[in-house]
Amino acid sequence: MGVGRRFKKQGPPATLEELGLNLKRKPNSETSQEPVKKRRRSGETDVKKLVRLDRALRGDQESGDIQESKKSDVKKQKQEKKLVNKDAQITFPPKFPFLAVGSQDDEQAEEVEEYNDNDGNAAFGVPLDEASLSDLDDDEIAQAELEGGSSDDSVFDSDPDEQPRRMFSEDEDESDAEAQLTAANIEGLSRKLDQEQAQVEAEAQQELEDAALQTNIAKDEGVLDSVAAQGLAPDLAVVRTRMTETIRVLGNFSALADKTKSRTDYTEQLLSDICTYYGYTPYLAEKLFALFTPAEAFAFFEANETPRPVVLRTNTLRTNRRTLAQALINRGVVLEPVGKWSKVGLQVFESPVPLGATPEYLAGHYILQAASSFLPVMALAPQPNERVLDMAAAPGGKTTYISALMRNTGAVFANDANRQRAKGLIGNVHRLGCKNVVVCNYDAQKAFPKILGGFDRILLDAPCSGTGVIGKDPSVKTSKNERDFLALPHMQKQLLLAAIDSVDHKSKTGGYIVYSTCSVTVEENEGVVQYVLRKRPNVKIVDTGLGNFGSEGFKTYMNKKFDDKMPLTRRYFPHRENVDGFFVCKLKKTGPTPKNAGQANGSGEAEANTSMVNGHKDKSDTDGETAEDAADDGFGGFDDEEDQKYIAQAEKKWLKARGLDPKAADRKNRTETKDASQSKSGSKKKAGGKKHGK
Ligand SMILES: C[S@@+](CC[C@H](N)C(=O)[O-])C[C@H]1O[C@@H](n2cnc3c(N)ncnc32)[C@H](O)[C@@H]1O
Repeated sequence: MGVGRRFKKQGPPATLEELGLNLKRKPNSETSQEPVKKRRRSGETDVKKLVRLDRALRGDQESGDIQESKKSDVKKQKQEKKLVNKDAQITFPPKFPFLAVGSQDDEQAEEVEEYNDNDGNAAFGVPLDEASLSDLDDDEIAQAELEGGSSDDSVFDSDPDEQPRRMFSEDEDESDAEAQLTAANIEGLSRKLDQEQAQVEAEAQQELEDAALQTNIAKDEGVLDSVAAQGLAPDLAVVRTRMTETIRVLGNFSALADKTKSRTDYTEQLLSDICTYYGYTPYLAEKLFALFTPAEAFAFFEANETPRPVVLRTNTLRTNRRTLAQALINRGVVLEPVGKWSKVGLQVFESPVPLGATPEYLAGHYILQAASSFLPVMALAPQPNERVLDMAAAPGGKTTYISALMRNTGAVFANDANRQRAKGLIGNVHRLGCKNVVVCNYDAQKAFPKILGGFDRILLDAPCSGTGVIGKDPSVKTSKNERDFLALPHMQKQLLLAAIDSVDHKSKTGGYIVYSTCSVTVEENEGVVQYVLRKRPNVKIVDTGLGNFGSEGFKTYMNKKFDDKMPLTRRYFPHRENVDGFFVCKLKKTGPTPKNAGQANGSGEAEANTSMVNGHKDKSDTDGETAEDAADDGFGGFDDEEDQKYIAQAEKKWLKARGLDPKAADRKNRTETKDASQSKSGSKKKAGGKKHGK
């Protein structure tokens, strides 16, 4: 029976104090000489008294005459009982009948059931002990005796002779056995003890091995042995030292490696230690590790342990950076410009006031925003009087920046599929004084360009795995699995195709799409861009205009070569730029989407509707990813099944060179071949490539 129902029905149960009992344990020095068995037997007797007392308190009393005669007997024994009570611990039988005994009607019986937990213990949360009873008022004890007599055995077995050993702990049993040690049984007892000892040790070892399995440190037998010997959990200092040592060896393998170990052995040990030390799942640790050299991977994981600096963006619709900085300095805030790359960012080192509640904040003079979130908007470079779409906009950090750069002119359509988040977006739009923003609440995959199209620029700050913001949200370490890294890129591709199809390639001032994520994985970044380049030959990668800040996008990955212009995309990392991990790609739409571009997801209808709703949209701009596309969404260029063998070989070589398990490629290829054949069997259309994500 749940607590909720109980409380609703009759309120919380009365405490024992409310029933007149003091639950505090009293010093028991005077009874310390009592024999153990006797004390326990007394304890049982006194539980019954407590039960009787409860009855008494409930008014279930015998006649006055009988009470009087029993009272006098009880009073004679009272002093002796008090001594016993103080030291004994009560053992409750199943379904402690504290209330049941005294309850005569059904409802009270039900109450008792509710107050007992599933194990039959009284669910008051306060352990009753013998000392409670010692605090009973004399009359209450007498009353309890009167009420219960000795006839309550059916409810609470108090016969100490029938079940004496149940009252003793195993330790006590042992002491008894030892006390009876004789020459005749010494050998048998000693053998028994040896067996028990061996069992305890075996269990301890098993526990250690289970723990080691969970933390993946079983590989280093030396450490495991020493941990086992000491009976300790893995020592993180040891794990850290071993990580740095492994990285040192991997950095100069031929000179430093133990000749009996391969690079794969070292890499596996390092990955295992990363999981143990930083708390990543093996799957994600390996995925992120593969982006860097071992030494840089270590720096990346290390940087993810701390959040990035607090940064605020000046809202130039309301103030300028110098004025804002001065106002905040006057409040004791220690800050400085975020870097030469931004004219509006201020990095905060210290603040005696909550930055989300200053008068300047409330007046919309700034917004707290991660520095890397400025970058996609800077790349988008919206111009005054343009028509701009922020496709996944909530809570509006980027929308409000776009609006400010446009000086509150033109129109910014700020869309988000999540209604609640869209409300937060509205709040920011109002606070920051953005008057050129229209907030919408659509699933962008379905709505654009079907409902609206013909934009001068579109920002797609896509929903992503968040592997760039682990410092802010460490739950990513364990919450993202293989499924996410299939589903998210699929959605990102759909959204980016929709974005491309919603831009007006004839725009006089624009025709740009910026794609960004706060993830660092290739599947969600270069992989997505490569896919849309193949599906939409009418777009090309252009320079983001972000200068040298950040790093180039990957030219190749896992033996796949990306578009020649992929290095024009920008990557940002916590350990390199001390900003959240981010990816920014700028695309220019050069013409209408060709008629033979893939069409799905009701795109024919979308095309028809769009031409009615606005005159901007390219007639042919429709698409969606088919099931075949999904199987075909690799990084491009592998059309023939006969290439599989060569691809697998190349992949193995690549993995081996990085010290990763080449067998992983076998497993993956088997799965992909199966997926691809399933998808091909469901479609007549020839695949343009093969999925080849990591
Ligand atoms: C990375 S967040 C956007 C952050 C935002 N650009 C900013 O700077 O404040 C991604 C957003 O995409 C939204 N989203 C997810 N799926 C969507 C979809 N199919 N259509 C539109 N928005 C979507 C989520 O609700 C989430 O708010």
